[in-house]
Amino acid sequence: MYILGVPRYANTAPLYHFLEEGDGLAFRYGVPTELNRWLLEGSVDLSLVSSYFYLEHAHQLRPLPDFSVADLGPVYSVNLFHRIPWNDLKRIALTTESATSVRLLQYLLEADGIQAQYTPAQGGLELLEQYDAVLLIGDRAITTYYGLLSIIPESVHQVPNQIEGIRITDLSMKWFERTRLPFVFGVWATRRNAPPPPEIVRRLRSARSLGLGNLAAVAGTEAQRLGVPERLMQHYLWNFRYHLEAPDRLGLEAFAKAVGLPYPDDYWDV
Ligand SMILES: C=C(O[C@@H]1C=C(C(=O)O)C=C[C@H]1O)C(=O)O
Repeated sequence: MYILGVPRYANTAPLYHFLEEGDGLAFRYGVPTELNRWLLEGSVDLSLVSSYFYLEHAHQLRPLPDFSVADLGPVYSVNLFHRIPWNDLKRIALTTESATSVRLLQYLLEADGIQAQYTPAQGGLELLEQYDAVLLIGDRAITTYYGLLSIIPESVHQVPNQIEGIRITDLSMKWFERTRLPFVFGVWATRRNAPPPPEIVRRLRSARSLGLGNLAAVAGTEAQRLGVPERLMQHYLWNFRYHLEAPDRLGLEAFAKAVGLPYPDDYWDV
């Protein structure tokens, strides 16, 4: 049985909603930090992994050439929630689900000359009683953001980034302002000694094509699962870049440079 590591996040649903288990393929669900570990250990065969984790372990891992969870500008689900201004942040609580976003946050703060203390913590906005800021990703970031919004605006230009004294800093938008590049949060990789079977890659591509072609159905399911409006979910999902195209690779290369790691530019030829 070939085991695929999948985060049960709405942002990845367009890739796996139409992917069927069976016929030699099974899913194992986890948050990105679990998937990263499982892939390296060998308890999943092909998985979405945090881009930072991949860059750190590029001598052991190799990605598919055309799969990513990336975006240009806002991502809406990698959010720093804080009451005091960005420049004054000192004590920050970090989601334990992410490898990439925590490193991105550290880079962005340091680039602005801000030295903060980071503490892994589980929870939501209640952490703001003890910390200056809390970093959330994935479904939790979306539902927390939605929980603060009293109305869903007609236009994205009206989505507030401060609500009832809580500021929402979208890390991907901050990255874009600094670099004008896309940001790659995740890639799909295998271990170097275990190339991806072409038939599995074919099934992944065909599921993605169905997912993106039927985004309303995917958004409907995910909106219901998370208890958010379909309109919000649909906008959230279409905004992602799922193909690791040339601009995304430039973004990944810039991220590697920003965090002092080599960019291997080395993908499976599949
Ligand atoms: C955009 C997101 O991307 C995820 C964030 C990751 C990380 O920070 O390590 C890893 C994989 C992505 O699926 C998100 O979860 O909101």
